[in-house]
Amino acid sequence: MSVQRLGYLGFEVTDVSAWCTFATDKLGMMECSASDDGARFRIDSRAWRLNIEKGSADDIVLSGYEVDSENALWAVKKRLEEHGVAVTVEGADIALDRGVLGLISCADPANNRVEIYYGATELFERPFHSPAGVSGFQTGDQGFGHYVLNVSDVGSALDFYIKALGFQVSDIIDWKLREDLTVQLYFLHCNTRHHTLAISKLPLEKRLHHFMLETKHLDDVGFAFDRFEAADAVVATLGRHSNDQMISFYGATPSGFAVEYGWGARHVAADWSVVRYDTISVWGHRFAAPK
Ligand SMILES: Cc1cccc(O)c1O
Ligand SMILES: [Fe+2]
Repeated sequence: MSVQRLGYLGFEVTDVSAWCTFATDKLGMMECSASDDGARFRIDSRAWRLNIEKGSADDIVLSGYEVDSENALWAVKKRLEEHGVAVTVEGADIALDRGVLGLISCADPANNRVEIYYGATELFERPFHSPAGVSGFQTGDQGFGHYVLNVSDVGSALDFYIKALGFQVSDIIDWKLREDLTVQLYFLHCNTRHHTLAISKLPLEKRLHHFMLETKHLDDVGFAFDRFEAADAVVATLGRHSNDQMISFYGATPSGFAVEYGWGARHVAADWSVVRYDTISVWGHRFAAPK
């Protein structure tokens, strides 16, 4: 039994109010709770998808993966323990905070907290409305979106996410960052989303390179690009990725890692075969530091 989809992410941020403005005005997320110590945001019918808490890290501190039933949760727990991963069965207090029926937690080899849960809260009675007019985000069986983790030991991270959590490799890109530096990006899927997680050893201080939101219409990406461009916050121009063929751009977040905003990724199918690429993009995605 493997995890089914990414349910939520958690970031620790120095400037909560900047994130509340950014998440709503720039990303088009719906704020569902906010205080000086943190906030939560929605992008669909789920009670929340992004949690931010005040702190010094300005980085990812939590990923939450979903399974479809209590039996599936215990099966994932068994698989993790068979791979030597210490698992905590979280109590009712944390499950209540997350709004889920059952929750276990562990750490990946880079000490990133990973939660696995079943029974998330759906708020169909409070429909999602984007404050920035986004038509909607691609979630459902494909989960929240994707994120790219920077790790020092790629082999042990791949072992954990593939052998213990049940991800499968979609493809690998040799990304030439500079004349003297090419890095390998490993793209992993746990459902039909081309990748929910990518892993690489990057010349980066932060654990998180970027997280990605996929919209239902291309114009949502265009409108967001205009919002980021108006704020001089475009990190990489519009482009189409080589592997998942998503059309996207990258923008700066208040925490220094990037957000990728995209549309139109292709899905992995049952007969998927792994290939490699020498480039991250077919066209575009010219990276330039925000002014
Ligand atoms: C760097 C990179 C390469 C391919 C697909 C992606 O989503 C991505 O962020
Ligand atoms: Fe991405």
